[in-house]
Amino acid sequence: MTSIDIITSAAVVGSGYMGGGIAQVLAMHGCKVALGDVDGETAERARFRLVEQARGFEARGLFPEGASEVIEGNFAAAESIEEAVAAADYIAEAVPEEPALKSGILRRISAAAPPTAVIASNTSAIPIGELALSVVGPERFLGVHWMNPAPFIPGVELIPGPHTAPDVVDLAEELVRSLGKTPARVADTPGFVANRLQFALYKEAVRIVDDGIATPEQIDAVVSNTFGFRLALFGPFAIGDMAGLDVYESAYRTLEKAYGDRFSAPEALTATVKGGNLGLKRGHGFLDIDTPDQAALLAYRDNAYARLSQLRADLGEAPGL
Ligand SMILES: NC(=O)C1=CN([C@@H]2O[C@H](COP(=O)(O)OP(=O)(O)OC[C@H]3O[C@@H](n4cnc5c(N)ncnc54)[C@H](O)[C@@H]3O)[C@@H](O)[C@H]2O)C=CC1
Ligand SMILES: O=C(O)[C@@H](O)C(=O)[C@H](O)[C@@H](O)CO
Repeated sequence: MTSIDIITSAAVVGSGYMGGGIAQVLAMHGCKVALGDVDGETAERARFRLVEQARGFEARGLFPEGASEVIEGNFAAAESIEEAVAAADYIAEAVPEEPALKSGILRRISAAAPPTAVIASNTSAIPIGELALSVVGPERFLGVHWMNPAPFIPGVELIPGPHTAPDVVDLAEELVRSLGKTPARVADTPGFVANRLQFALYKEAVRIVDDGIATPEQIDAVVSNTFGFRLALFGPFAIGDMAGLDVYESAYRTLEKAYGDRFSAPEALTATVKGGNLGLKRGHGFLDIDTPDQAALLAYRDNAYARLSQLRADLGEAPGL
């Protein structure tokens, strides 16, 4: 099903870094997109910038041929937020991550939008239930958390709030999939899943710098060439099940001795290992990987890692890093 079978007109409020990318993806897939921002002049500047950027992406083969023309034809800069959302079926809110600002903008959006319009916040971490307090018709409001940069990162978190209607989540999921993205439904907790994990890692990385153990450059090199490399293809539980959970538990014992409770082994891990379940090694792990599939999974893994290494070699070093 194409995007325009699901929604025909959209609005993006906050046409900056994320909102701009979301708008490009919606427009590229055939949706009419009204760009809203602080005022009409800012929205028009955003429209111009985003069309020019799309032309560059197309010229570099990052957008399909003809995409920038489709985007230009589907974009309109609105004079106000109210004008942007007035005829929208789907509204993406992407103003700065300031709770009070978001609440005020969501109040304006939901007061001016058609009563059946779906309203989606791109918040990075604010609970949807908190933002929903400002939304007229919270049953049509949810979090749809795109990742930076929106046109090129496949994963999008879908976060229903306490009042979000199930069919609204279904529609958002169908829309995100029709846009070529990979939706994941997650619970409405601060930071959801992506940022709770991402920011836990980041805080530990800063701590390693503060402790004088490694520089930011060294940490980036280690992460991007070791477990970060693997995470491009597999999640942490698949990686752990392939590695052997007994190894994980042993490592946690060493880390706990050095760093205390914050590195104690998770109880669920200890229980799994105690039960003789080590992942692919023996029994099962956190994932139910079918035994017949294990050899095929490992063959896929090794091929994928080898191909990813080749891709990285072809891409060369990131300039400036
Ligand atoms: N930058 C990132 O890496 C990511 C950001 N996010 C989230 O997306 C949202 C937007 O972030 P960015 O795009 O980075 O911000 P940004 O600063 O690039 O864009 C914000 C846009 O909102 C507009 N704006 C500000 N006040 C406004 C108002 N009163 N009325 C209408 N428009 C207003 C600004 O003019 C700007 O165009 C935030 O909630 C952020 O946490 C989510 C994923 C990644
Ligand atoms: O990394 C991303 O794109 C998202 O998880 C985010 O929400 C950003 O990290 C944002 O929180 C800060 O850039």
